[in-house]
Amino acid sequence: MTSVPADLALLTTEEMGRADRLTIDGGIPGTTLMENAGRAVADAILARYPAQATLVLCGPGNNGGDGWVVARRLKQAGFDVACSALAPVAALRGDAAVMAARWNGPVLPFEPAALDGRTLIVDALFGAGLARDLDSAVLRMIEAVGEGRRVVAVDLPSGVNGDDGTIRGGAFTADLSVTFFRAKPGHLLYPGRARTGQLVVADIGISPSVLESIDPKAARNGPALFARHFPVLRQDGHKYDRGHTVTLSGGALHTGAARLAARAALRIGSGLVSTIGDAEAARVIAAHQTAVMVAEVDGPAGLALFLSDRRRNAAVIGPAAGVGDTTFAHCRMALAAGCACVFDADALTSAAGRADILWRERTADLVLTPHDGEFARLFPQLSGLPSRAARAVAAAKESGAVVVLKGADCCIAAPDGRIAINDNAPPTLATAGSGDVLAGMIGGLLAQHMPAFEAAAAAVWLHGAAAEGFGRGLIAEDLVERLPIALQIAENHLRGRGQAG
Ligand SMILES: NC(=O)C1=CN([C@@H]2O[C@H](COP(=O)(O)OP(=O)(O)OC[C@H]3O[C@@H](n4cnc5c(N)ncnc54)[C@H](O)[C@@H]3O)[C@@H](O)[C@H]2O)[C@@H](O)CC1
Ligand SMILES: Nc1ncnc2c1ncn2[C@@H]1O[C@H](COP(=O)(O)OP(=O)(O)O)[C@@H](O)[C@H]1O
Ligand SMILES: [K+]
Repeated sequence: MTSVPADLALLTTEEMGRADRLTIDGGIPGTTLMENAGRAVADAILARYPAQATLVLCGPGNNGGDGWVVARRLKQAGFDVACSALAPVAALRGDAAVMAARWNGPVLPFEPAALDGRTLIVDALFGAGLARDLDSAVLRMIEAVGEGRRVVAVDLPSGVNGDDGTIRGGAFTADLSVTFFRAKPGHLLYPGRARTGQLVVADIGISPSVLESIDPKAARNGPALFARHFPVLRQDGHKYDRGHTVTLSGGALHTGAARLAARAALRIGSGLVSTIGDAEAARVIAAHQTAVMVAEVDGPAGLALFLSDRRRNAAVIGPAAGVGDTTFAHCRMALAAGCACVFDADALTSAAGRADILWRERTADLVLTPHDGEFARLFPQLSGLPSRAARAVAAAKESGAVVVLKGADCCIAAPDGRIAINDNAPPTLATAGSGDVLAGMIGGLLAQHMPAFEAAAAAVWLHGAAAEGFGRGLIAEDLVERLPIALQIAENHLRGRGQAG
């Protein structure tokens, strides 16, 4: 068993190097892997684009080695192909030298003039071995390629750091990237994701069994990541089996966020849901809610009393709660009550500068759902880390909580180092209240006893699935009403893979 499902694993460049070495040590020659890699790229091109004048840019390492194979295969398929090598061909070593020697077409100087008349560019300059910023010769080539030509990247667009999606000085913008065995975090994390284009993951003969010893910690988020832990509906079950989620409202003029979270918790399957607030807020909430229960709860002491009923086993605190000592005290009371907690929005801002108190007082599962601004306030000392993924993992380790760093490439990190990177969320999710819905969904899954990392991953994926296909005009309320569709999509997804139930 690996820490993350083998199918969804994402490999760092170092882990991918280990996968290659284990395979070669197991008896498959490096040249076979390289042939398979180059053929996979050529096949992906042949499946998509008509024959056209093509330039393959070959780098000094094995990424370049793949490039020579792509050139040969495309030429065999009838393309007019030339190569352009960054390093002298005579200086190539190992498998790359073998493949360069098998190329019997033109090799042009590495200059923008090589692009003349060529409409398809294969970028085989650097992949997993990118070790420093691109130099000026490569940057000039990227600029000369411009936007009028189609770029296909071998493994990664050169310049994208495979480990974290950062850009080293500059990078190609590919229409298509063909990577091997498993994708890398840099394919899914921005800005690398925007440079990757369509991503194809090709089988080149590396056995998934190598993952056992590599034990990757990163995964692409998807139903297979959380299916095993998703709440099962028992035929003879009743609502009390499915937990009771409590969402805490702001004042009378700020009840909407907690109401959205509550309805999302109910839709995701929490057996009971209550929205609570002070006397004035409770009356506003009562005018809106039907299936969601309402209770008047005054201040931190009232919250402590309300949560002392252990059947109320999950709390969502923060959406439109107001920033300050009262919200911070509400967080502490919820932790003290021992229920699973989601701290979102104002709860996170209220904890800035004193969050260590919460980390010390955490007794049960805790999920934090900051966007970048809230994250910077809560974890200022981590802002220097190079990527959102690295920041999320460091914050989870520091807090002992599961951290959902929201955004287009939402990162879900666990204190044990696991991280899921989400890629199904459309930009229509950037709308007021969509974060409140997400917090409620996580709360509703925690109430149903789902472990925190899987609950957060499931909620993020279902949130994306609920928005997908709706198009413009999506508002947070729509997300809640589309949750049954999203749940159905997840179920179909698993059934298609033979993993239902
Ligand atoms: N046997 C294997 O290990 C396999 C590797 N494969 C390919 O091999 C690639 C990795 O190969 P390598 O580890 O040789 O690494 P790369 O070919 O990605 O790059 C390493 C080379 O580029 C140079 N370099 C790095 N950054 C540079 C920069 N900014 N400017 C100028 N030069 C720079 C290094 O000095 C080294 O010569 C993968 O991305 C994949 O395309 C595939 O062929 C599958 C099998
Ligand atoms: N460009 C985007 N693409 C996909 N998802 C996004 C994008 N921008 C934001 N999101 C998602 O939308 C939600 C917004 O949450 P948040 O910032 O808390 O908004 P609010 O406070 O208005 O509810 C998060 O789940 C986030 O991951
Ligand atoms: K490349």
